Amino acid sequence: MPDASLSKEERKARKRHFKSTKNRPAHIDDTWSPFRAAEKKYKARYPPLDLSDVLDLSSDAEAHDYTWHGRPDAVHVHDISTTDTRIVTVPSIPGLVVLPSFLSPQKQRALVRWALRDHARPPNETNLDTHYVLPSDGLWTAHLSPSHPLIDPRPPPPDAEPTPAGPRTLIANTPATVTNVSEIAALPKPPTAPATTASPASPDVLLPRLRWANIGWFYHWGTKQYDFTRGKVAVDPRIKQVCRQAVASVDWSAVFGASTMENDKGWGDDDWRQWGDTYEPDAGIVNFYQTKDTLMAHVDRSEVCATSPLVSISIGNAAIFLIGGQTRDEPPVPILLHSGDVVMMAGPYCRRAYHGVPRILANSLPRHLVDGPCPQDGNIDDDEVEEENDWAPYAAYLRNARINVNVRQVFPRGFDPSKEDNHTC
Ligand SMILES: O=C(O)CCC(=O)C(=O)O
Ligand SMILES: [Fe+2]
Repeated sequence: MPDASLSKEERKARKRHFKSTKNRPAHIDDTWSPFRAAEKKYKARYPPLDLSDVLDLSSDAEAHDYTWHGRPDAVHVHDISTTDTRIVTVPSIPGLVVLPSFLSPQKQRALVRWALRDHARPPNETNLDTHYVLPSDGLWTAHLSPSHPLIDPRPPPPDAEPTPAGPRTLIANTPATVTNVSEIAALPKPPTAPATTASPASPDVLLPRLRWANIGWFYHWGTKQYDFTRGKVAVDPRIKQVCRQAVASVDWSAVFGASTMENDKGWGDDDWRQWGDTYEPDAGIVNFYQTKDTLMAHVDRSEVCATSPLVSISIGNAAIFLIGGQTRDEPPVPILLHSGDVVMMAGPYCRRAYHGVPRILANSLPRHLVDGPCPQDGNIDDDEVEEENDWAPYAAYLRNARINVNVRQVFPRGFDPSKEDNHTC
């Protein structure tokens, strides 16, 4: 019986839902961990999403004109804003800091240009490099080129491992520490074999398949460890600056000073008092999501410095971000992340907290990222001046996409992986 209150899309999703759950054993959901249950809930296209228990920190003034809204009081938060910056912590997850709308519309546009045009190209690695010989000036430039050059598949190198192709696979790895870093560095890190089925493809076909681009130290997906033997590409000063600004804007004693959770003890040298001056991002990833994509629960534990802030910048369509505890058995907090929001995960508890992105919300691109001139905020630096009339292809890409710039500090400041007498982080 068709339900007139549902849209055509929702009716289709309901049909798919009933078909896929028809043979599911009764009470299977009782066996899911609380994190898995939350992932399932937010990922499901049916029933229609209920965001009433999702923390939404967007203020009325910047209320988005899309239909997705959570609630500012869905989760207990603590406001530690300064006169310049809105800053919120979530006391149930010590070390989690959210800076809603930290980036101006101009800065968001600048980061999109940086991610697609300047960064997703050699010498930085992308998920597509395993399978295709991408042009040296990058996929984005090829996409804009009127000649639409075909991109050839990569022939397999002789020592490649037959690892399945696809997006990020999540495997268990050993947490990196100052004592095991040389052992981890010595692990063999063979290249992944290209897919044998790839055929020449146009940039327009490959662009929606761009899933990540590496920042800084190279990451080896097969072992989920950094490959220090490949050296490091310098982190772009624009990215460093945004991350440092975010870290320096927070009074970290307000984050950690009042913390009572047992497992956030063990600060050792209280390094957090200096983060404003010492934060030195040296690795990371740009995640490119299409609205159908998700990122499963995981912990980023390959960094030797397991306490310094991981800075995570959201641009484009909004997403539901889940962050829980040290196991999947802790129920996660759901947070609606809008374009321009910055999340920081800092300290021993939060840096080891499971987190993931079960849903990108369709049709949630803010007005300032749609085609047309960027609304000005009256406070523009020279390097943010709008590049004339170049926005249309970026807007077209973003219609179904979200970009996340995820930056970390692998080594504590002053740590040299080749020396033995390093201080610890
Ligand atoms: O997309 C996000 O918001 C989170 C990405 C993330 O957790 C990661 O890259 O490790
Ligand atoms: Fe992560």
